[in-house]
Amino acid sequence: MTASRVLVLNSGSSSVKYQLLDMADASRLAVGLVERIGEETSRLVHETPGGGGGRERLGPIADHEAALKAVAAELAADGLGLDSPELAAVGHRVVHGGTRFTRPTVVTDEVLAEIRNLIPLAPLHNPANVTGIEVARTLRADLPQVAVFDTAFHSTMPEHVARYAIDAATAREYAIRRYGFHGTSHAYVSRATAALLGRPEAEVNVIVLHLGNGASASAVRGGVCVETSMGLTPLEGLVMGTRSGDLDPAVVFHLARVGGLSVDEIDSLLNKKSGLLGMCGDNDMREVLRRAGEGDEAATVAFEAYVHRLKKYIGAYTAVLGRVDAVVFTAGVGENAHQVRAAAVAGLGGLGLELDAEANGVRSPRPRLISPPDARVAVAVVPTDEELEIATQAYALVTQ
Ligand SMILES: Nc1ncnc2c1ncn2[C@@H]1O[C@H](COP(=O)(O)OP(=O)(O)O)[C@@H](O)[C@H]1O
Ligand SMILES: CC(=O)OP(=O)(O)O
Ligand SMILES: [Mg+2]
Repeated sequence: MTASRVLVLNSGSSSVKYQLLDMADASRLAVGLVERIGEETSRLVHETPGGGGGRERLGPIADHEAALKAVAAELAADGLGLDSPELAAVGHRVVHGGTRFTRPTVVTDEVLAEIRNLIPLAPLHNPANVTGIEVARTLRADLPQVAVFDTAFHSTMPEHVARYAIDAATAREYAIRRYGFHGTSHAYVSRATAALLGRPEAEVNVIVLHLGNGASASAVRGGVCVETSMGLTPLEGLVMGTRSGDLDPAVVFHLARVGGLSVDEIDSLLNKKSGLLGMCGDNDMREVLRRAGEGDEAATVAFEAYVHRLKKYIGAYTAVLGRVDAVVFTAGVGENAHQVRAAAVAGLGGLGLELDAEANGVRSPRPRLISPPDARVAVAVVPTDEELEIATQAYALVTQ
């Protein structure tokens, strides 16, 4: 029997998403989520799409280690545990790979130490990724653990795009440059968009808008990333659920000098208490839309700020690419919020962007066009699948 299964762990700051896939036919054997880790109201949802029904467990899960052990126990209860001889690898989403990791990488002690060294550049994400690797290694020492990096797809950005216009020696000393994130999603979605258009990836220029809790835009020319909105850390760029995105760096000096805030307080303010949450008190776009629909002013301004930032990036990346074949929406907000899509594209007829309002209103889990057939630039919704992409890359590495 050849081992053809890959377990994918996507550990976020307060959640773990996981999937067990059989790469022989890309089928899903188990899919689950642990959310609100560290709170009293933690919740684990575990499903086996092939049958057997789902399970939900409520109650406090203290930290990522406990969450991952709970996930392993759920899998074991279905006979799908880490001890299975059919398992070929565990694929881990690792958010920050620095300049070193631009390919999927089998985790050794030395690789793990390097991922740990990158924690200051992704303090909300890399610690959870490290814990995921450690727990999986403890449970099954002989199994290849493969790290797949969010930053990897963006490593092709030209030097002048990746650099900040700051003192070159300082930038070099502190590894300050634009790395970009959500790369597995941008890679998967840009490729799937070319397939949706029925054209070779190498011929297609795409702007991908990954709008989840974290949100980022990328410009992809012929399958190669040439620009993305996140930078040194996942804070730059679009307005997000709890992150500010772009701002004048002098805001930080002002808060420190005039407001007396510490660096950690400002970090927390911009990463965890800004974005939609900071502007209107809700970080979930569903809630923002509901309130804006009722005329709530703070929610309306937050929505408009979110959309305005999107328009700026669509315009900027149209200029970067020169010719755009498709603008594509993905992730929780991009796939579900037709109001965000409509507002982001509204008024961009001059750039060749138009929506088919009826198509935009349709709810579907499938990739689809939401622009009229004769539009100069296609507008599309393409559901992302970071887990499948991570599994594909990890499996290719261990079977090559
Ligand atoms: N039906 C919906 N309408 C609007 N927004 C939605 C809808 N469903 C999910 N979302 C948004 O998607 C976000 C989560 O997206 P997701 O891609 O799962 O994020 P992450 O992977 O960063 O946790 C939620 O915060 C929510 O705002
Ligand atoms: C890098 C990043 O922002 O990830 P997420 O959207 O999962 O928080
Ligand atoms: Mg995500």
